Amino acid sequence: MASPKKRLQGLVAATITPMTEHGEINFSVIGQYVDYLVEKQGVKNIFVNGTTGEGLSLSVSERRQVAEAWVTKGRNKLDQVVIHVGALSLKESQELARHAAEIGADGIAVIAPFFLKPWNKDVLINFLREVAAAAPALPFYYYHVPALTGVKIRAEELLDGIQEKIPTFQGLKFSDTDLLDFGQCVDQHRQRQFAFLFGVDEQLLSALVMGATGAVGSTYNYLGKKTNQMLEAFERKDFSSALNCQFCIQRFINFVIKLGFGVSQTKAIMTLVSGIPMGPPRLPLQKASREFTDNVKAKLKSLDFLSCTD
Ligand SMILES: CC(=O)N[C@H](C=O)[C@@H](O)[C@H](O)[C@H](O)CO
Ligand SMILES: CC(=O)C(=O)O
Repeated sequence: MASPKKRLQGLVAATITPMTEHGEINFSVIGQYVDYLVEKQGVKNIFVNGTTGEGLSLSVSERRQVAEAWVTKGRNKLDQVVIHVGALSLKESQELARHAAEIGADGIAVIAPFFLKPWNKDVLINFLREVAAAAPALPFYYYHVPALTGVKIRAEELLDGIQEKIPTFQGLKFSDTDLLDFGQCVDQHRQRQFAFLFGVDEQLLSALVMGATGAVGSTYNYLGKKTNQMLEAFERKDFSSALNCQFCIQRFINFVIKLGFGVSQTKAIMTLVSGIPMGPPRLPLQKASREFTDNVKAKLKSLDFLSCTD
């Protein structure tokens, strides 16, 4: 059984993997990065080696080293460190799951294999179960991201009876805009202590209404503080302030989406906002353009984003 650790809640930053200009992992800034999240953004949970961390573009050895660096640097500072261990090879995924347990991570997450795909719920569960079983003491999260994996099995369907198959199942990271599916996941499992983590940052407020218990996202690296204000307003039922916060966040995200937004751009924005060099992404991604960075710089200034207080 998974340890009855306190439920993962609140904001979870999907960490970027910092790289040098030569494309190697820049471990030297991870300590600073932890401090920045905790002190400047009020974010105390992280999700490592996911989409934003270019987890699937790293070698297994790199993934192990990155996981270890975050766990080590986060010790006594972060609440929870969840490691994404999904891979196309079940063996690799199991190796990473075992490794996450060895280094003392707080949980593991897995996406659906996306090249040779599971064609129905039972097959996907079989794969997830084998990974989860490699780390029987760690909470297990399913990372639902159909737009990227191409695996469209609805989360609601997947969750039906999942705890009988995967006893360590502890929650869902839901990166999709289908709020019917998300709402039904919450509705059908309310009595269980699952974490329902929403992954579309620009729509988080709607998911909170639908019962989200937390959120995992790329923008919490630099909009954590603002998003925490929204969570607090929601908590005290001040919905008009919460909406103001969400709109403020949407204005920024909408702006960058129109310029072309992805992991490369996240790296550039985080470098700008935090002052910590995130470096370029790894191929097949390409570095964000100078024009993008200049535009974002101007926008941040005009939104007065970092000091936006409503
Ligand atoms: C596909 C993807 O990377 N989604 C991220 C996490 O789930 C989000 O944090 C988005 O980056 C964010 O919602 C902006 O669209
Ligand atoms: C956003 C997110 O959760 C990820 O980067 O995996």
